Amino acid sequence: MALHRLQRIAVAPLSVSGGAPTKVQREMSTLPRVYVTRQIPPEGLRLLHKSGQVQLELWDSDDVPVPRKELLQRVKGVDGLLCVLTEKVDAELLDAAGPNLKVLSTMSVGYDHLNLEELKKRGIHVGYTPDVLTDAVAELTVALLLTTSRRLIEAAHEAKTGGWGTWRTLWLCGYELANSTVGILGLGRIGVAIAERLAPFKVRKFIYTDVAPRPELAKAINAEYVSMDELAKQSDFLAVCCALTPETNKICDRNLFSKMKKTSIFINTSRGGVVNQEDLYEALSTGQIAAAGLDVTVPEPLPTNHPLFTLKNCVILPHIASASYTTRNAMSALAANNLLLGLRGEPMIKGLNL
Ligand SMILES: O=CC(=O)O
Repeated sequence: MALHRLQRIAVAPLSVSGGAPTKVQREMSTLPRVYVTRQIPPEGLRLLHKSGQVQLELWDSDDVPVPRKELLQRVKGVDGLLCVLTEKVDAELLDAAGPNLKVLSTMSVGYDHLNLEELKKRGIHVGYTPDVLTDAVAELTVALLLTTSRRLIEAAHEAKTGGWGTWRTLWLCGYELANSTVGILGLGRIGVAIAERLAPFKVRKFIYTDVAPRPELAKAINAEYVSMDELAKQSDFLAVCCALTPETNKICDRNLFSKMKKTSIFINTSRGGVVNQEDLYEALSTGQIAAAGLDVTVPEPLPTNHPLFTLKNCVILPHIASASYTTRNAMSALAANNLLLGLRGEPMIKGLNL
């Protein structure tokens, strides 16, 4: 178990002699209290420090998330909370924090870990970190798509372990993007950024589905709006880019996979919850679809004995889509700025309209 990971920052040392508090201590004690649930990248921490605006408490680890029990203790009476996607922000946590809590800032674009209804009920302002991660996520999605469709993990393994015999005509063949149809499930900024990167690979056609057509976004990539059925039927590559909501929960299921081509590739860099993993396993193991690349699963981490790990045609990454130094620092800075603005009662740079 980790050492004691709570670090207090910017709190004036308490007088050990029991004397009257110093001026600094009096000032510090009137500053809003903020709890940060993770050792976030340095940009964000620097901004919080530098602001002189908050009393900061930090779960000083990136390797081990703050245990729930500890979190429930630490949030008591805080004015602001900065969290990451591993923290479930629900009624229990908000009750534990109490009525002082005015601002919640999550260092993530996804917010399915937040109970928005409970946050709204309590009048808590919520910030998140879209846009700054779009490029990194799109890049990783393209990397995962190519890794999966051209069987790079299998190929590298064969090369390293002696499977590489003579050059063979059909050995390790995969599927190419040229002349393909790429389908996007949930067209937003990230879907557009993925399509922009894939277009130079000579994709023939982009199609997408969403709750309604999104003509402005679609125009940028010349994408055609189709039904979910058509998306499944036509896509050679299907990239899932939608948010996880009650409506999209397990939306990629047996029904969808059964309509896809046997040669098609399924890629998910959104949230594991949008996929019915048992159905995906069946589709992959019976050859209903050719392969899948997943950056997200349920649960995370996916246990190493999970059946999906036994499949050669399934590439699984540990939720790293936004993991570039630049992007993670930008996310931490945006999360810090959202928090500081919210605490000052000013509009956040990226706030959710609850
Ligand atoms: O998955 C990552 C995020 O939501 O930022």
